[in-house]
Amino acid sequence: MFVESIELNNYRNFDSVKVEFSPGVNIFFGDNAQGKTNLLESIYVSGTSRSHRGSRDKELIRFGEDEAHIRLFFQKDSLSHRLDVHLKKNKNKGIAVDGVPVRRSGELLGMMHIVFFSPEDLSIIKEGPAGRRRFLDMELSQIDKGYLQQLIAYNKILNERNNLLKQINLYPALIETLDGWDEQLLTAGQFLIKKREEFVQFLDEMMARIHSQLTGGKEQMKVEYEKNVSAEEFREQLYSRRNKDISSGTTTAGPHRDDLRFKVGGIDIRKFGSQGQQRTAALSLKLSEIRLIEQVTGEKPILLLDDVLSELDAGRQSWLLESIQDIQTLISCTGLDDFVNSRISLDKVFRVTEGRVQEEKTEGLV
Ligand SMILES: Nc1ncnc2c1ncn2[C@@H]1O[C@H](COP(=O)(O)OP(=O)(O)OP(=O)(O)O)[C@@H](O)[C@H]1O
Repeated sequence: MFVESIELNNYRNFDSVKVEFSPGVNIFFGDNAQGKTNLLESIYVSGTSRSHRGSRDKELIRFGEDEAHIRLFFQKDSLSHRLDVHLKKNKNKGIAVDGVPVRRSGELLGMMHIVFFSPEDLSIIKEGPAGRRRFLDMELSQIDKGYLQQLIAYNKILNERNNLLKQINLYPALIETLDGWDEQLLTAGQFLIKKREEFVQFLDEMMARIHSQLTGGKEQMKVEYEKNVSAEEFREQLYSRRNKDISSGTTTAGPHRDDLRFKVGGIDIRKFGSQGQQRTAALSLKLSEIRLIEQVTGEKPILLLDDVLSELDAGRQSWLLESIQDIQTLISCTGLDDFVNSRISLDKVFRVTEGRVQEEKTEGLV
């Protein structure tokens, strides 16, 4: 699959712009704060209905305007599709695929598969568990629609349960209503745990292979699902921790406290890995993400590399560029120096300046 073109109107710092992409490698270069990330973000928003930066819809609309439009054409199974996103300042966004409105934005997931790679992703191994859980959730949501539904349900029930726990402290009779919430939390939670278990097994196999190639066979990577509680023990844990949960006003057992453990040669590199090891592992994780999506969905995802090349040393850079030659890639960078010694072909090169995107001739550029 690949993105054919995008048109933006009043999106971030773009007034009106149209870009036609190559199905291969597309480079967007320019100084800082010109709109490169904004452009990649608009593609991510089209495919997932949300910003990779977690921005709210109204922040995506150009300052001083009330609405923004994105129109994107993508090709899947040799058929071209049109995706329209209409962002409104004070109302929910409207989305349509081939002119047919999509009622819930979750329905969009699975239509396009996108992997976004930004410099922050390079810290995923060393930082807190929330980022690793987000990775799990985003991945599983892209490849399994049922997962997203259960995830939304779980988070909603968890929120309600936590509110109720706090109220029980004030009105103890409310404890009678807790069983109902617990049963719902168990159903959704057990589903998430089982799906995560299966996914991490897949991820472990894929990442072991990619990481070994990336380190020339020097490092053996293992990914483990560090679950807070197993699906089988969730019920017992939820009930046995009830008093503790009531006094703290929060739910202490469940997949909302899960994590992923990354080991090299048996050592937990989240805590004991070198910076270089942690970054290489983050790179293997992203490359595994691409291949997992491909394996599970049969579709090659679109890769958005936002300013990430300058963060990698020459060896890792060329490894990354060479291993993504079969998929459509959109790369943002400040200059073209990083490509001088690389063997990849730059199919289209665009200069981004103050919200304008200008295609440049590729001959003689690098
Ligand atoms: N809603 C908005 N309306 C208008 N301009 C906006 C809006 N949101 C962000 N901007 C502007 O977009 C610019 C940032 O663009 P972007 O993040 O795409 O930069 P970039 O080209 O990727 O630069 P860098 O290399 O620094 O990452 C900033 O000047 C910012 O003020």
